[in-house]
Amino acid sequence: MASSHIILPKEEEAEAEAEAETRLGTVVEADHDSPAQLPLQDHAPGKAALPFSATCVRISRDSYPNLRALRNASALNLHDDDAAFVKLEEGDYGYVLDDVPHLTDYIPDLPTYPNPLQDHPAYSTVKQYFVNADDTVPEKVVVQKNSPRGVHFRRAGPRQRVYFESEEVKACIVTCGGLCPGLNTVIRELVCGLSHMYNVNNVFGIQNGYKGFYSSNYLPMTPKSVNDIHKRGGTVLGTSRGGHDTKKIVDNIQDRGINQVYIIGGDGTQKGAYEIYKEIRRRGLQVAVAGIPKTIDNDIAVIDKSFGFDTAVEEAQRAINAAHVEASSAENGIGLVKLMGRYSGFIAMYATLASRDVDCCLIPESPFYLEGEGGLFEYVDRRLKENNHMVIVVAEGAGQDLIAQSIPIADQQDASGNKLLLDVGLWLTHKIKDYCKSKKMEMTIKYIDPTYMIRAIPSNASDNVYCTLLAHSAIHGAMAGYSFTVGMVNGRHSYIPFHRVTSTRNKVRITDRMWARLLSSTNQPSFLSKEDIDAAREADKAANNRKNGENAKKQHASVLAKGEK
Ligand SMILES: Nc1ncnc2c1ncn2[C@@H]1O[C@H](COP(=O)(O)OP(=O)(O)OP(=O)(O)O)[C@@H](O)[C@H]1O
Ligand SMILES: O=P(O)(O)OC[C@H]1O[C@](O)(CO)[C@@H](O)[C@@H]1O
Ligand SMILES: [Mg+2]
Repeated sequence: MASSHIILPKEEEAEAEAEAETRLGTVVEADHDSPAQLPLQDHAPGKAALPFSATCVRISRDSYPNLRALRNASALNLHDDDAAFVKLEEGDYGYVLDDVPHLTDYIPDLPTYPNPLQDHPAYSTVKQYFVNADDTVPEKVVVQKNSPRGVHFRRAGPRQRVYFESEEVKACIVTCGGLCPGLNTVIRELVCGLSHMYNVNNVFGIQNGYKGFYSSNYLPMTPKSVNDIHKRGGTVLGTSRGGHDTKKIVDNIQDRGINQVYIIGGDGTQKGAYEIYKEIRRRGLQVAVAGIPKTIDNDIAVIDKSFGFDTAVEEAQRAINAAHVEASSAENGIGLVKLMGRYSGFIAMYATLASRDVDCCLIPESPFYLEGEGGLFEYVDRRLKENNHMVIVVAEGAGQDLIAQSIPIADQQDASGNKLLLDVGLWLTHKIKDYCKSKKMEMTIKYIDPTYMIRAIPSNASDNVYCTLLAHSAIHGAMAGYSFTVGMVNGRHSYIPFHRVTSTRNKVRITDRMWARLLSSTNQPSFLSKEDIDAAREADKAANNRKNGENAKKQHASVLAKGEK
């Protein structure tokens, strides 16, 4: 008879508490100790035993209606191509492992080697340094008494056995897309980590993004050549948009004998990494592909936050401070700051919350309007009367529909196919000036555009540590034969399947408490009617259902692939 309670084994409770503590800090390396009472195991990938002890009260899997739904659903839209690469493992109590691909999925009987870290003087003293092969990280940590254990990802970290001999490794590193603080730190730590931890000394830099795979020389990189690069902004390898030609890229990987590919970039780059992985697999090559997500927009799904984000938010404070000084030193002074954020307003939201000098924050996720009751002009009027000055922060992707109404311009795209945005800061400056003029109101407005300044700087101390850990986690995973995007999930470094980070985008939810905190800190109007709020809630619900549905389809595909149906 199925019980309705899930009882966590003691070690899991302790682990959950430790995880909660870890999350309170900024970035703390996940300790790589396995649960003390479990002997170190060395399962072959794909044969993972379930990380659950017999002390639990057993519950029938069928007692979870959503799991039944997961198994039965088949009509949902998962790209056929993706379904073939999805690896879902179902366990007790509603546990699902959304696993990453491994070399042994398509190359059987590969030899393994002891991890060289075992003999490393620095690491050999660490108690249980290797992660348990069965360790996984939950996607959601807030659960209810009767909720299923939910989706998990493979925990990042060094394995006891690796699938490459150090002297055979030929690794390459590429950076793609826009700049972000910390790129050079990740490059440095990949080169140094490969050399210092795994004695890998054949590392090459691909120049100027994806096209560099087939159009430029590969740069040999050594710990000496990258020693100081983390102190500089940008990327020493160069970067670009466009130019992703899967066939040409994989031809070059194959011809040059590269067997580990480290790809640093945003959502577009991770999509490119996934295409490269699929082609490598089609050709049956023994090559591991490790994606390291990069974007100051913080719009990559699943992960807690992307590297460089904190640095960018910190740098944005300088622009906001300047705007505040200028505004407060004038009569009816307005300081307007534009920050990056194409589709996601995280930088604007966090910079506003951190500053406390901002009176209004406009982001792409929260539509606003200018005229009439509850509009921006009315608020500007009120704020100037109350306080004599005000500061507005606007994310670059905000208000694009409004601008398009007043300046009809044909859509333009960059080389990667991203829509080129119109300058909302400049547009808003003119609109506010015109409004004040029509009201015969004396005012001064200073428009500050620090967009490139906040991403072209070196990473701060905390991002530097985060970059280091991401690079190390990527190396451990590639050496262990996995292909993945690495990222921090609920404070733990994890290996996430490519399809999970490329299928959706992380956005500010205006129905979440964080946006409410922002509204209460600025006192700005929400620009939303009750109908808008209901619509936003419905959209959130639909997005969640879609996500569950996609999981169901993947689960079904995975079961079919294993012939377990
Ligand atoms: N769907 C895709 N398939 C294959 N490659 C892609 C895809 N989308 C983008 N790319 C490639 O990925 C690289 C980077 O993409 P993009 O310019 O969109 O930046 P990004 O990685 O999203 O970073 P960011 O947006 O943070 O600047 C480009 O070389 C582009 O050609
Ligand atoms: O001008 P670039 O280099 O194309 O980059 C601009 C874009 O890059 C990002 O920083 C990251 O996607 C966006 O916020 C911005 O729109
Ligand atoms: Mg992008």
